[in-house]
Amino acid sequence: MSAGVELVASDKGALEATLDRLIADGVASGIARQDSTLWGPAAEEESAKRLAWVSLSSASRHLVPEIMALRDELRAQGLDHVVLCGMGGSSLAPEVICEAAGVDLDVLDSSDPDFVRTAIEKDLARSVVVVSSKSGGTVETDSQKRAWEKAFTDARIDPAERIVVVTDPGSPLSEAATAAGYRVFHADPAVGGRYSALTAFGIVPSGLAGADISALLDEADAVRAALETDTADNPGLALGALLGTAARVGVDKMVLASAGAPYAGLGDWIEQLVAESTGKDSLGILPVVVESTEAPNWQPSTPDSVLVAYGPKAPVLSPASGWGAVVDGSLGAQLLLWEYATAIAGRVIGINPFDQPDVESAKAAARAMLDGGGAQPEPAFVDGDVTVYASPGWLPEGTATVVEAVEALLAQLDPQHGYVAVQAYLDRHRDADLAMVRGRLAERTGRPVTFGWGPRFLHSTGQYHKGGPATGVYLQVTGQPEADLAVPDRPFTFHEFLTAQAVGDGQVLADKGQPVLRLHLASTDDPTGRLGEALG
Ligand SMILES: O=P(O)(O)OC[C@H]1O[C@H](O)[C@H](O)[C@@H](O)[C@@H]1O
Repeated sequence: MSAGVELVASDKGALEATLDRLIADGVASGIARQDSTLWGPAAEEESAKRLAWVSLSSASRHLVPEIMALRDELRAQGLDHVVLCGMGGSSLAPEVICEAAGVDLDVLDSSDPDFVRTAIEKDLARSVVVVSSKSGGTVETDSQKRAWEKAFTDARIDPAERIVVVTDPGSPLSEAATAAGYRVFHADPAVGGRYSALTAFGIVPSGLAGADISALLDEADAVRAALETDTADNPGLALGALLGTAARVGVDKMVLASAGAPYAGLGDWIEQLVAESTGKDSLGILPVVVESTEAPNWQPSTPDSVLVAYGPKAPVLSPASGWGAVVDGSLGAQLLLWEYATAIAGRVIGINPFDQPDVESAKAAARAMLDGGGAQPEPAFVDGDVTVYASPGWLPEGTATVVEAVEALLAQLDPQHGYVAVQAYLDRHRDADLAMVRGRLAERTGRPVTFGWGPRFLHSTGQYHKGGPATGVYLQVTGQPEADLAVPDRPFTFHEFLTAQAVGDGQVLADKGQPVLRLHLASTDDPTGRLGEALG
């Protein structure tokens, strides 16, 4: 076996009772047999078409020679700069697979015009672009594809020589790509997006970028037998039991840190898997990805947190709540282990881990905004070059500065269960420093603080924020780009789309009664410095 889990639980009796029940019910072996009844009758229809991930370590093998041959062909033509256009489950796994392999993959998972333009202008002559979308209907991915097609055509390069598509058979993207003469890889439709790491979605971009995808499948294969066994030493069963049991007693935040893992970005992949799988029906586990096991929220932690470290340098676990885990193993093993653990935690919590019922609401609100049907928000006030918007009902009258508005938002935090979500709709490379406000706000509030880049997080923690427990307060940051960019043959620009996404998501959260504050910067020059006083 090449993955291990060490656990601490303040209520050992409850954890053991959960484990005993899962073993008696044959849950691990049932998942391996793709038994769709394990999550109750309401989840059965969805589960029946979402469980093929259990055997991908063998089922995806046939793709490897074709991917390797394409990589060699592209390299022979000098095409060695691999870009991936895709959101959520279509980009988070290849991002961490390439990080672990030490190979470059340029992940374009944004509708920020500066971010998109920079990716296109970086090295057009050597770029090969993988466009990945399971549904084939995600607007970000479609917009990025259009921008690349235009850039190639303008440079007199045939897009069919440069664009590779990964999608489900029969999707609108599959049809359009086939008609355009693009190379198309089909993924297994019986695997949901966030469980698709070992399908074509994970291994096509990673393999083209130079990762050893055959070794990755071997790593997952090596842990498979252990994960399929109904015993207490099954690491997936143990981790799922711990997370599910803790959530049931109100310890429902999972603070995640790398402990010397050569794939620190695994936290972002786990974040999507756990948040989107469990955050629904006002229940769920909130993943809080932190910078290290020394960062605020880990030290000090809060009583409603399970501390989880992944990687070989196991810290001594002494969480305030007494719940924690250290997960070690190769990357391929961790991917499969976490999929089992999440599906098992879902059963313990009592939700369907394979749907995402609240993601669509933000998309619909953004569409309405772009169509001119959504109400345009009125600013609460302007402070210097920051325009401030607030959802109704919580901002005290007379608030006139950004500092006061942030203070008022944080005053809304529930001291026992609350969390802060910072959501930055900016260029995550150029503005990377802004992420440091997470730690500062965690220190200041003593509560869990998440940081997400929009629209990336909408396809990850977005489901939890709208479908999970209503305990969050939301701080959105938007800005005026250096230059806007048209989305070819669409009636909106990238900046209009990005703004509609922020406003639409904020509106859905506000409609649920959650406090939302949006700080809109007149320029994106040094957002960290300019918001420093308010957020520090
Ligand atoms: O792969 P796509 O169909 O483009 O979907 C990308 C993402 O879209 C939505 O946000 C889903 O909730 C995610 O689970 C999915 O990963």
